[in-house]
Amino acid sequence: MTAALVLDGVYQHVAGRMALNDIRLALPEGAWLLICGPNGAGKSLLIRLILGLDRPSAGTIEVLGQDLSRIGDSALVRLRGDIGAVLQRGSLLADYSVLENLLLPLRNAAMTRYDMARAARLTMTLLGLDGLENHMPRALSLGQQRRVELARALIHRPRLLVWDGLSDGLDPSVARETLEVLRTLKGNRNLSLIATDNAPDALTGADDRVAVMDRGRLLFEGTREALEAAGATRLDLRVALWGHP
Ligand SMILES: Nc1ncnc2c1ncn2[C@@H]1O[C@H](COP(=O)(O)OP(=O)(O)OP(=O)(O)O)[C@@H](O)[C@H]1O
Repeated sequence: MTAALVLDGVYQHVAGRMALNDIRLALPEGAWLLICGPNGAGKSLLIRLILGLDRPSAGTIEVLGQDLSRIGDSALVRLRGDIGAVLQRGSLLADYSVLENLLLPLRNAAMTRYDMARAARLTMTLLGLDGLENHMPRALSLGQQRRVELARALIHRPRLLVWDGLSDGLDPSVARETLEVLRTLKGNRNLSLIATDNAPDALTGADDRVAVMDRGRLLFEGTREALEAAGATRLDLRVALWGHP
C-alpha cells in the first residue's frame, strides 16, 4: 500500500535556530491526520516541507510514495497534480472572479473547456458555492472565501489534501458541513488528509491519527483514544493542547 506521508528524522533550521527537531510520522494513503499544537509549534513549517515548498535541513520526506529529495522535475509536476493545498487565508487572487480562481489548478491540464466548466460546476455544488461564480473574492464572506480556497484545492481531484488551519475562518456549522463533504470524498475517492489546527478537536470522530507538536518537536503521534489516555498522565501534552497543566 502507498503511504500518503512518511517523515523520517526531519529537521528545519530557520533564522538561526532549529525550528523543527527530528520529526517522524507515517500515514497510509486514505487516512486522515490532524497535526495540532499552539502558535509557533512548527505546523506551517512542516506543511511547507510536505508540499515541497521548502527543503528540510535534514531528514527524508516521502509524499504519496515519492521521496521529495530524489524526485525529478516531471515526476514533481505529476505529484503536484495529486495534491491539493489550502494554506493561509487570503490566498485567492483579488482580481480574478471565483470561477477564474477555481480554474487556476487546471490551467495546464489536458482538458476541454467544457470539462473544465463541468469540474468547476461540480466542485462549486459540492461546497455550496452555487451562484457565486462571477463574484470577486472581496465580495465574499470569510467563510465563503475559505470554501472557494478549498474548492480550488479539490477541483483537480487530488489524492491528498493538505489543509493548514482547518478551522480558520469557518464557523462551527460550516466547518461541520465541510467536514461531511470531505468524508464523502474519503469514502468515494480514498482522499487522504493532512490538516493542522491549534486545538485537537477540529476533526474529532473523523481523523485516524493525531499528532501534537510544540516548539518544533513532535510530542505525540497516535490514535485519538491513545491521545486521550496519554493526556491523563503527560503534563507536556496538556500544556501544548490547552495551555495549562
Ligand atoms: N520565515 C521565517 N523566518 C523566521 N522564523 C520563522 C519563519 N517562519 C516560521 N518561523 C518561526 O518558526 C516557528 C514555527 O512557525 P510556524 O508558522 O510553523 O508555527 P505554527 O505552528 O504554524 O503556528 P500558528 O498556529 O500560529 O500558525 C515560529 O517560532 C516562527 O516564528
